[in-house]
Amino acid sequence: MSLPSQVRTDREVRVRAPGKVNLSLRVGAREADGYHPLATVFQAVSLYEEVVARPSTALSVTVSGQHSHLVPTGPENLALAAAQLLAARTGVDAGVHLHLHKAVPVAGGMAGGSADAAGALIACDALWRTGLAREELADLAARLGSDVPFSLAGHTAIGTGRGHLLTPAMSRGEYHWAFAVRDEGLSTARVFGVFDELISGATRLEPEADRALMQALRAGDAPALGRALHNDLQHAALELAPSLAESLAVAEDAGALGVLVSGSGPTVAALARSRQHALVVAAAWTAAGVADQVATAVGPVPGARVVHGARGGVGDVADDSD
Ligand SMILES: C[C@](O)(CO)[C@H](O)COP(=O)(O)OP(=O)(O)OC[C@H]1O[C@@H](n2ccc(N)nc2=O)[C@H](O)[C@@H]1O
Ligand SMILES: Nc1ncnc2c1ncn2[C@@H]1O[C@H](COP(=O)(O)OP(=O)(O)OP(=O)(O)O)[C@@H](O)[C@H]1O
Repeated sequence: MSLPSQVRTDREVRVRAPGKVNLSLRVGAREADGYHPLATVFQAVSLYEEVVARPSTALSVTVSGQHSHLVPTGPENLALAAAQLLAARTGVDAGVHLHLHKAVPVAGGMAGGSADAAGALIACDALWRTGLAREELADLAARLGSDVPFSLAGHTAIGTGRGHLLTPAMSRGEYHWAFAVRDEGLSTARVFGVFDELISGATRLEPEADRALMQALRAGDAPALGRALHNDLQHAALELAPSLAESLAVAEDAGALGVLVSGSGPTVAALARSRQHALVVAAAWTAAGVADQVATAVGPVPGARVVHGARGGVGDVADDSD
């Protein structure tokens, strides 16, 4: 494969991309395209996927970290799909080897695959010096998956459409989370399918429903945020994985300000009073034997960005303090 002379591929680029929790996830009835209209509030949290891009003559991916054996390494891998889409969009005739180090649970409802895709877009854009604007990258991101634009954007945002149309939202302060992770993931498509059966077509989105939640975020009021957390997919996730009810109950008993299934599940997210309290909730899950793994994190944090290898490139160079 020959490289155009303007494409320099002599570097390694390292990108970090966050997982997410849907503070609120409201779901309308399935539309003709097979997708559900959403009104959601995303918060990016400090569980990070690392994406390392190195020059190569072909497109390939390797994976390490939590549950990495469950991640496909063929063309269906979302990070590879992202590299391929960027190359096609920009006419770059170059390869890349991507290495993904996973910390976001696989098929856990926290957008790990989407974070890999967003990370790969940023990494390849920097490696290949394709110099796409953020808006162009966001357009590519939306083609890869509904959650990918938010993985690029990070922080706090309202998502509409399939979840891919984003409006940044104001949020004050730092929120502390504990996560109960299951070894066995849930298929997002399946959870939406069970949602359809449960509502049998009778639902509509209520745009005003998250007023208290937005107010809590603006005020930096964690207890009020805890009371306002909401997930329309929770019943469907519980149908498929009834034992999640125990994880929810254990976190409530441990004094969580709010607790819900994250996105399409099965990860359970508990909002804690402090970093210390998040560790207490996580320890309660471990002691009760209702999680295969536990994690703690803070949010909001920035979206996918370069941490090494492309100063002056497209992605911001991350400040390691966040
Ligand atoms: C549950 C959420 O994580 C909430 O943020 C997202 O809606 C899912 O986002 P995602 O995993 O990026 O989803 P996609 O890869 O776009 O779609 C996977 C499958 O989920 C279902 N899906 C997804 C998004 C949406 N608004 N409606 C849907 O019905 C569709 O069956 C689709 O085939
Ligand atoms: N790079 C990737 N990392 C993880 N999963 C991937 C990747 N590429 C493709 N997949 C496939 O996507 C499926 C969903 O993975 P992912 O970890 O993104 O789930 P999720 O967090 O539930 O997604 P979301 O929250 O966006 O609905 C996996 O079961 C896997 O088969």
